[in-house]
Amino acid sequence: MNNTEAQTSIVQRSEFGKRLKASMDLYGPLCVGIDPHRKLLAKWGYNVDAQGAELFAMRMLQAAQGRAAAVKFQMPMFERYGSKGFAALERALFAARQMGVITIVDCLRGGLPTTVSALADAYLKPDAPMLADAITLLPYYGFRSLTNLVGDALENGRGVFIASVTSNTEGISLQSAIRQRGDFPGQTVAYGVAHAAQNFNDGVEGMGSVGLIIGATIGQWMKTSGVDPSVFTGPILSPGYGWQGAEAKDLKTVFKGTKGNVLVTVSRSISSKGPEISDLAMATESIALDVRQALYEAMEENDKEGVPEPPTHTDNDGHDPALSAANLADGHPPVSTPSTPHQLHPQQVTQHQSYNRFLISDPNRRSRII
Ligand SMILES: O=C(O)c1cc(=O)[nH]c(=O)n1[C@@H]1O[C@H](COP(=O)(O)O)[C@@H](O)[C@H]1O
Repeated sequence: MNNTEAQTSIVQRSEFGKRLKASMDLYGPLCVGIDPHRKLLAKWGYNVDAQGAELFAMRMLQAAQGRAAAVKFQMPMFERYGSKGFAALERALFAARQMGVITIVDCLRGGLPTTVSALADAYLKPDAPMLADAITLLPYYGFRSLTNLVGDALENGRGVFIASVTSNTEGISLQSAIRQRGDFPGQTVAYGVAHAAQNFNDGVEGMGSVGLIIGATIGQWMKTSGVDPSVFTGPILSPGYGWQGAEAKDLKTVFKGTKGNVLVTVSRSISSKGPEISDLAMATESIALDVRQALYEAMEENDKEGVPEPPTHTDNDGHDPALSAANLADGHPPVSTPSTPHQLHPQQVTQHQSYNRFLISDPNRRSRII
């Protein structure tokens, strides 16, 4: 662990994860994506401009409040309107804070450490103009380029989601590439990202605050990616359900054995039902139920089988990226893997049980989240 990580206390590192987990326990594992597509603005009868995007965002927020654990704003779809777009996003974030809704700004940014650190002033520090609970980041300048920014997020009780295995199939060609040098030689790019993110979550009781992005669409590539979501203890933001083609069965496959830390983000499958708030609310509730059930079954699946399957994939070089995840070149044990594979870490058991209890104790779940 480097200086920045060491300086950030466990309490600070826990804060965003705790808040998000509490919200997921209450409302289920759905994040409503607020993506003001131009086509949708026109369909909803709004002008295709910053004001239209803001009105769209406010409606989506109302539909999400009390029905989903969080919302995610698609920043480029505000940024396209310049300063007016930024102002619209600022107001929408302010409204979300007033409504007590957890916010993620999907800015998907990366860069050199000094440059990217400026994002903390924009989104993460208490007086940030676009204060959000978390932002999304790209690690392709190297994970260490993000370290100071992640430290800033944690010091301020905020979180980040770092792209690991994205929902577009093209992404896997880069993300499954084998690292030639640096921290995890011989491992996939996606694996290195997941491991580095997990370092920030180690030692945190419950769900950590440094999350990953893992697409729900990538079932067939999961082993190639070298990432095992079931041993990751931060939040996992998963796009791809619905509009991009992923279904409940994909959530069950990709997130088999996870312990209540997967947050499925859905945008167009909800917003396409607008503009009436009652229709948006109904779509949100119905999708919330479906993803909750699928993720519950994904957890159950692991209960039946005890452990994630041992990896079997071998790539063209005879290298087994998934297997090598358990034999790290840097000499560390695999991230948060229980010491005996058949036992869950006590904290994982607690997370699992609380999630389980909520689902089981509430047979009439639909009424619970209305
Ligand atoms: O960063 C993201 O949120 C993201 C990562 C990824 O791998 N795939 C992906 O679709 N997303 C975003 O997730 C949202 C998915 O929207 P829908 O496909 O409409 O549900 C969009 O805002 C995407 O930009």
